[in-house]
Amino acid sequence: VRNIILDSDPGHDDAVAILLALGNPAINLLGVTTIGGNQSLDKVTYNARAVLEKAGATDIPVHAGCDRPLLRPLKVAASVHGDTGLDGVDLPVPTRPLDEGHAVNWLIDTIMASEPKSITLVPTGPLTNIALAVRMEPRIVERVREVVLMGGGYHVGNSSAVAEFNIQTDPEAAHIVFNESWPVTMVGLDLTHQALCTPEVQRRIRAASDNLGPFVSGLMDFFRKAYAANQDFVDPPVHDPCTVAYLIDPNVVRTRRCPVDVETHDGLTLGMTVADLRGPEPSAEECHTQVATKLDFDGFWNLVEDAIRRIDGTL
Ligand SMILES: Nc1ccc([C@@H]2N[C@H](CO)[C@@H](O)[C@H]2O)cc1
Ligand SMILES: [Ca+2]
Repeated sequence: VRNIILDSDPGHDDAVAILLALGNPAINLLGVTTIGGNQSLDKVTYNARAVLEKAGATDIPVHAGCDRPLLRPLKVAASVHGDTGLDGVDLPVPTRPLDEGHAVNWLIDTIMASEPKSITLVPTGPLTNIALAVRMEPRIVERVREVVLMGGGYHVGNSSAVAEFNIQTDPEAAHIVFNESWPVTMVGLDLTHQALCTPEVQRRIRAASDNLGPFVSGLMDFFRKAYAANQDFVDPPVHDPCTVAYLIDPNVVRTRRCPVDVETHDGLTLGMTVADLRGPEPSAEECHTQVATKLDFDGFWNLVEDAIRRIDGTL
């Protein structure tokens, strides 16, 4: 079983990542930490708690993290996630109080108290919390098993022609995370734009159960409209759960090892993740970063449907 911490900014696809983590027996979700990104910190933190409530997972701790990037102002993605950050569904009122203490302190304490290499970090939002944790306690770098993050892209951008939202929101934090020695798997837009929620997929998800099936379908209805209006997609790409799917079954996501670094200079390429795909693929000893390239579409959506059924008891 893979112990993970989800650092997220729910967000429609972050919500699906939380459900996939809850519903698959290969994953043990130790906790959720939140970061300002898709919407303000308060909104994404409420959303994380509400999604866990909806899934009956009130045993999972939620700690709020940073409300803005290290240096830059926060620009939320309200056009895609709506004013609440999770528009399109009715959310249950969370019964579990927000857990005390800053997410960065909880991340450090949890990692330092764990067996070495027993925890995997899964960031699906801007990387501010992770960067601060590394600067406060550098020893987490060798203690964490690996970092599998949704962000970046080697040939694709969304917040600009060449940059992805999570990275471009806090490029300095991303630069820190990519340049520490821990293993980093970048699940970027090249991969996640393959994870489209087609009408056929949405029908399967909706029919999977009576609680989460319609809930996720409602999220996808909003996401589809927002993506069609703002990014000219026919079907919305569901980015964040691709990280969890890779941890459940590495065969669902093909990867290529290569050097990756982040552009932090202002201008045309700010926030770009530059992957050097030239030449032969380096070994893990030579290179600590890899990028996700090819998704097994059916395998991915089968995992999502399976998780929904398992949580709602309709497997
Ligand atoms: N247009 C848009 C902006 C931000 C996101 C969020 N950022 C990442 C994709 O860029 C995902 O983590 C998702 O939650 C998705 C779409
Ligand atoms: Ca996200």
